Amino acid sequence: MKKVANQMLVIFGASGDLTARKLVPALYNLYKGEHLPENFVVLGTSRSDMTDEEFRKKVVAESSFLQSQLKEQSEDFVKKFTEKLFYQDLGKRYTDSYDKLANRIAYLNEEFGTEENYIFYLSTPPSLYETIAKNLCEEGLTKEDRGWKRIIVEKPFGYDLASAKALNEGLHHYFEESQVYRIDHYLGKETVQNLLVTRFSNSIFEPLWNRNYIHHVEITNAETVGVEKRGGYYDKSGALRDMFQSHLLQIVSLLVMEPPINSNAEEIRDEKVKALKSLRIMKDEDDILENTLRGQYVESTVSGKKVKGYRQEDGVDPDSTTETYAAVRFFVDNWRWKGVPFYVRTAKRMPTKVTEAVIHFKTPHHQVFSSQDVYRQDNKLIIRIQPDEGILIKFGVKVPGLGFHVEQANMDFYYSDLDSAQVMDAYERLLLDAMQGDSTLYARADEVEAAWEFVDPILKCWKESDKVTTYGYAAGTWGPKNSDELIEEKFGWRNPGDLLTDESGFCILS
Ligand SMILES: NC(=O)C1=CN([C@@H]2O[C@H](COP(=O)(O)OP(=O)(O)OC[C@H]3O[C@@H](n4cnc5c(N)ncnc54)[C@H](OP(=O)(O)O)[C@@H]3O)[C@@H](O)[C@H]2O)C=CC1
Ligand SMILES: O=C1O[C@H](COP(=O)(O)O)[C@@H](O)[C@H](O)[C@H]1O
Repeated sequence: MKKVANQMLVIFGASGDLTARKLVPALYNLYKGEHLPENFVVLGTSRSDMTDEEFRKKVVAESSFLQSQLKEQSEDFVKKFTEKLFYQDLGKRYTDSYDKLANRIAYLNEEFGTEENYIFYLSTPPSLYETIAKNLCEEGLTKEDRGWKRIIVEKPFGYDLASAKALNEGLHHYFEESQVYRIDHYLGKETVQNLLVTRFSNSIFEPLWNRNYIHHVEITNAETVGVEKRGGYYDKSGALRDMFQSHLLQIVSLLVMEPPINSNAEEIRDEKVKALKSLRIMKDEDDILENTLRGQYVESTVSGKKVKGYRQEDGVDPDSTTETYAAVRFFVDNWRWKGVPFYVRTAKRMPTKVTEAVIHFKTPHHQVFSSQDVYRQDNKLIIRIQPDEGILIKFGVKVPGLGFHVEQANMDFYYSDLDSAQVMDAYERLLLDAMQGDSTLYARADEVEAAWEFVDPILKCWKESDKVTTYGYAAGTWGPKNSDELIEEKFGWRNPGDLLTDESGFCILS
């Protein structure tokens, strides 16, 4: 493992949800795993007025994980960690002078020996990102003459292509691209990274990874939760911006990309950009109507409990047409993928939480065993991103007995079966990478723009066309009734929960 230099992490928006629920617990785990450098300080900042001690108490109180650690580890251990946390208020606005903040950074740097190595983590509303970068620059906090300076930017990175470009341009006034780390927490997931390893370290998969052998690719991201406390944000965003443009297109790029020449950040990201640029952009309304579907959950009863409809959620416009379900069919215009349809869907309030990518292989050219239900028998490689992280291969086997009846069996790998399986939380991994200056798992400017370029026409059409419908679906179901119309009829979407009862390998033979 690379050595982690002494440094300070300055979090903007430190009084918010993400800091308490994700960032501080991730830092705690890094501390527990002895990954933090000897001299390390976290300085939280936001408009709220708090002392260091109040900030420490707040983040512990708001993190159920840290609460559990108080019992599991000991109060002393948790206290030792929280002693690394400090807080400085920014005054009334993020646009005010940063004198006080700069002085505090200088003081902590001197006191704790962080060698002027600073990471600025922007966890505020995105409208403030550029202002914060500007203020940091004006205070001389972006100069790398003594110690390095990095900036981590939270999602959403832009609202559309134009705003993403403007934000990139804005940040580049104050930071070099090599200093900017655009976070996408899906890239921090072990199984998302494993997509690269599965493809490029196995000679059994890569030769088949193309239009000659793959019939179609399906990606599902389903959540059981609704919009929770983020109705205000979500209603302006919707599923396509919230999940598809970022996390799901990242997964697509890893599935589609050509082999990089090595595992360096720039080599991998160059290939991902090429992959994203090869997605066929939908040009007109007809194309978009035919290849996309949007839905919104409505009130229902799930496991005996009444669940609100989206329009009844706090912060949501009661007449909102914002989608909580988005499905897109598209093609990739390059040598490898020509003609292979990709089906990607994401939704809230589904029957189960699952993210998986399914590679459906073609039916053998010649059917020797005539009785098989050929479509259900096609080989599938199922990459379970979460939960039950692992890989499942479905292949045909002879049913014992007379004749040649074929059924599907499973070859199943679970990460949890590995002795060394200690799956790091995504934020933990990504924070550690940024601390080490490794940007492989962060999105580059051109990567984010290429993703927006694909999504932009869909968003525009969804907003402007009076032919676009938002279909309702009962909370706790697999989406609008017509969602199977998007995917080739004989296949339908693979709804993982259902498969447990009707397609679980040998079980259904009895
Ligand atoms: N929470 C999550 O699970 C996820 C969050 N994100 C992103 O992380 C960032 C932070 O999210 P989250 O912590 O949930 O947000 P919160 O609303 O909980 O916190 C926002 C923070 O920004 C500060 N802030 C400054 N100016 C404003 C303003 N004008 N309006 C509102 N808040 C302001 C707030 O503190 P103060 O008022 O004291 O200045 C607060 O510390 C956002 O960009 C979000 O999209 C991304 C993925 C998941
Ligand atoms: O970025 C986001 O991701 C979460 C889902 O993350 P996961 O790691 O639990 O799959 C989603 O709920 C949220 O709306 C979105 O902003």
